[in-house]
Amino acid sequence: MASPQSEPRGARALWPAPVAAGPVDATVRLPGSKSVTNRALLLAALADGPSSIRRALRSRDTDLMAAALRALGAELTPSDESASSVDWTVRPGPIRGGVAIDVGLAGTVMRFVPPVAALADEPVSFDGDPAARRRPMGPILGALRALGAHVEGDALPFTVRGPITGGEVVLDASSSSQMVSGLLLAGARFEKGVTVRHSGPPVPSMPHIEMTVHMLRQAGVAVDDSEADVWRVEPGPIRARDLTVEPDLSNAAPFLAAALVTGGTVTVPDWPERTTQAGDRLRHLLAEMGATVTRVPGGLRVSGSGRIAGIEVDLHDVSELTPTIAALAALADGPSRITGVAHIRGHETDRIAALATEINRLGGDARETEDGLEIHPRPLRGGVFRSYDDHRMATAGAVIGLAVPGVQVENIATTAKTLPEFARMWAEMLGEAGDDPREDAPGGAVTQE
Ligand SMILES: O=C(O)C1=C[C@@H](OP(=O)(O)O)[C@@H](O)[C@H](O)C1
Ligand SMILES: C=C(OP(=O)(O)O)C(=O)O
Repeated sequence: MASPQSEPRGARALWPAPVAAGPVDATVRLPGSKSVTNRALLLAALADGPSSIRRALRSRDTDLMAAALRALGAELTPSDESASSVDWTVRPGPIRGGVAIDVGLAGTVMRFVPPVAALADEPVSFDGDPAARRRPMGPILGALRALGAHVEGDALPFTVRGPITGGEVVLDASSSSQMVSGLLLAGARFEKGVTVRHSGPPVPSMPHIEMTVHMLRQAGVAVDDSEADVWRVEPGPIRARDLTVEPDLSNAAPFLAAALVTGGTVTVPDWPERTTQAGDRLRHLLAEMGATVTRVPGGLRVSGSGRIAGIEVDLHDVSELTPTIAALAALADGPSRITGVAHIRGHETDRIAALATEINRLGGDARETEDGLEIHPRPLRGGVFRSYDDHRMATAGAVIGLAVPGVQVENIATTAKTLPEFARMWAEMLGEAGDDPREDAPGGAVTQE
């Protein structure tokens, strides 16, 4: 993976977004969830024995997590591996410091790994991409300090040194649910466990905290979440596991959106019956925007009618879906209003500003509000769609490009953050690169129907 200081060659390259020649009709098999993979790797590195993590996502964010855990003393061995999927065996080791960790632009690495580093006696230094230095870190670093760790810095770059004792802490997690998840994930290994109390405006992305609690319980950790905005993790062992990672439902978003934009059909196999993934909300969101959404044996099928309805929606809980929903809104036949996502100004980029700027650059009418966007559909024209090194901005540009000739997405390679095979899979969905013979391959695969 590229180091943050050296930008990959061709990073500013423009990718001509393919226009759909007709309705898409494809089955899109997505690699594993970023959020599940990075939690599973971290819990395995802290567990009481070796774990197997199957069908884990292989991407920049998960490679960074794997590298961080190795640096801290765990042994991670890949077995079966394809471009975007891997089976890991993880053997925990004593957590050691004296190392430097690159978080890239990964929220899950910058917020989940420092509490693990606080178990080490030697200092661990953290840094990342230039854009990562702008992402909020203060609340979790303050919490680590209050729980006994030595922390220098309030944002990237910073240094953490243990040993941490744990106990009770109050923090404001309104800038990111990851502030809470990070403390809970390592909390069972703190001498006193951890009680996290949130105080401030509502915590966003709650399904992601539910995912954390669910995965901790699956690993035998006692978690009490019975009181709103308070989470208690008892100290104790984290059980080693054999776990298969669900497909990434947030990465399904642009592919399913293509069904709406083209009036076609996209099926995603292995859509879980029950899940804590935020992307599961797509079933309702896309239906509200005019799609027919059906569960088919083992999967989810979304069909578009050729028209997209505008939407009024609060995306506070599922904010990572905002770029795709905004792209659809720009192509809809009525106005849309997205609310509840003020905190995505602190995601990979200020997503509210970026979406408004890029939609308007193509001739659209998108207005920033304090906590979201108002989008009035207008005929769009081709032009450059800047991605700001943000994978979901890049895929939003691809969605618009399906219907608008001449859209050029800057740095499509940034999709490697969570889906390195995006451009190939997109072309295959559109029938541009032929059928993929590896339908059963563990990574991303697309079959034309
Ligand atoms: O815990 C996680 O895996 C995530 C939590 C959310 O972060 P925020 O709470 O900062 O939105 C989400 O947007 C991000 O993509 C992944
Ligand atoms: C917000 C996101 O990522 P991160 O895990 O870096 O916060 C995202 O993937 O949309």
